Amino acid sequence: MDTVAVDLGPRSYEVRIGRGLIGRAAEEIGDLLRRPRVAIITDENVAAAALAPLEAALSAGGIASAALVLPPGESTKSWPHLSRSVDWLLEQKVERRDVVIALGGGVIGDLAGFAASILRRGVRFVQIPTSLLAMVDSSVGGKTGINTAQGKNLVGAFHQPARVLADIDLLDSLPAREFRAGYGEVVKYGLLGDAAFFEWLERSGPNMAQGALDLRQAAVRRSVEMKARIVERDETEEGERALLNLGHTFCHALERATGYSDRLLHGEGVAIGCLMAMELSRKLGLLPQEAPGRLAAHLSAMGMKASLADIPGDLPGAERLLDLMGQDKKVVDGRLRFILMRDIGEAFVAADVPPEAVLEVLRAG
Ligand SMILES: NC(=O)c1ccc[n+]([C@@H]2O[C@H](COP(=O)([O-])OP(=O)(O)OC[C@H]3O[C@@H](n4cnc5c(N)ncnc54)[C@H](O)[C@@H]3O)[C@@H](O)[C@H]2O)c1
Ligand SMILES: O=C(O)C(=O)C[C@@H](O)[C@H](O)[C@H](O)COP(=O)(O)O
Ligand SMILES: [Zn+2]
Repeated sequence: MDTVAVDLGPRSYEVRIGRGLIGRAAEEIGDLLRRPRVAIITDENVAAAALAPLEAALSAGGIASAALVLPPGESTKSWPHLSRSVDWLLEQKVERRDVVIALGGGVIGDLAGFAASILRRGVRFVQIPTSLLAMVDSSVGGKTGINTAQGKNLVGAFHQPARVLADIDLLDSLPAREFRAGYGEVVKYGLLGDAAFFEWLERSGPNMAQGALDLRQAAVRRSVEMKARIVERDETEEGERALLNLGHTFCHALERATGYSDRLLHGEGVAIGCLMAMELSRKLGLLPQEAPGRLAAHLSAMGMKASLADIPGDLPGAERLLDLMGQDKKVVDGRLRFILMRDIGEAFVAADVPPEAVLEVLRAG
């Protein structure tokens, strides 16, 4: 097992990454519990794959559990399901010293984490990420929240988990499309801050997608290490943490434009958004000419979406997409900020990007 410590003073926690963690759940979280009961929030797909083994492991360790099983998909990250989750936690008489478990992908982690953050003004929660995306990104760092009609993640809170258990075996049941989407966030780390990791991904990505467990665990560990170090330096995104948003200004506008539907998964949008951010950087004369082609070639080798043309159905025009970006949380004084790149592994925050250059990138697709 690998352990990555996230050092945030009183909010510090461990991310434990390995095989068989679900079967040892009682031992892995027992020390956090003040009484032997937990409330689990999950979705239907994850419940089918992982809820029974988790409940059995907890029960074998003398820990009682109750579970709320929500519909799968991005539209669950919404006011109605937040309200339902909080009401259910109250019905279960979850107390301030209890622990809520988020068992699922990023949708469940963001929703259950937000519910925990507002329940009785804040109860602790444990992330048990079950998708690649959740293992490498959403379970770590404490961003929780929901989408609204106006845009992505617009209501939420910073609420750090008390522990994260990333059981690599859970990826066996993850659909291939979801694995590739999660890989979009993995590639992001190489692009934003570690060229050697990107090169390793170019060599290892296809075998990882085929199921190589050691490669999967190594990718999760490196991603979590990178995210943990950034979050430790800038927990609430005053500065450097915005680098983790590489590709997301494009991605979030596209997710909103596709109605948070399965036309475009978040991680797919991140991969497309990273390529667009690279095109934008190249267009502005900041990034070597050949760099975007290198990412495009890797995404193609991984069988991933790489352009707007790969998104099924109609999309709004470039002007409308630019307009949707206006709700991005990186906006300052009404002006967009983008994460741009000087090279693979070297991203930075740019405040003065000409909208015309963004429109050109969007028009080129
Ligand atoms: N908080 C953060 O820092 C952060 C970071 C990145 C992404 N996110 C958010 O995460 C969400 C995307 O997360 P996601 O890609 O995990 O999506 P998701 O939670 O919808 O999970 C993907 C799909 O896979 C299924 N699934 C998950 N694990 C499974 C398993 N082990 N076996 C079988 N099926 C399984 C789910 O039911 C779902 O249908 C987005 O809302 C995004 O905004 C948040
Ligand atoms: O942890 C972060 O910080 C991130 O930006 C990680 C992103 O991958 C993630 O999608 C996050 O939810 C985006 O946050 P937002 O503040 O742009 O909504
Ligand atoms: Zn993301």
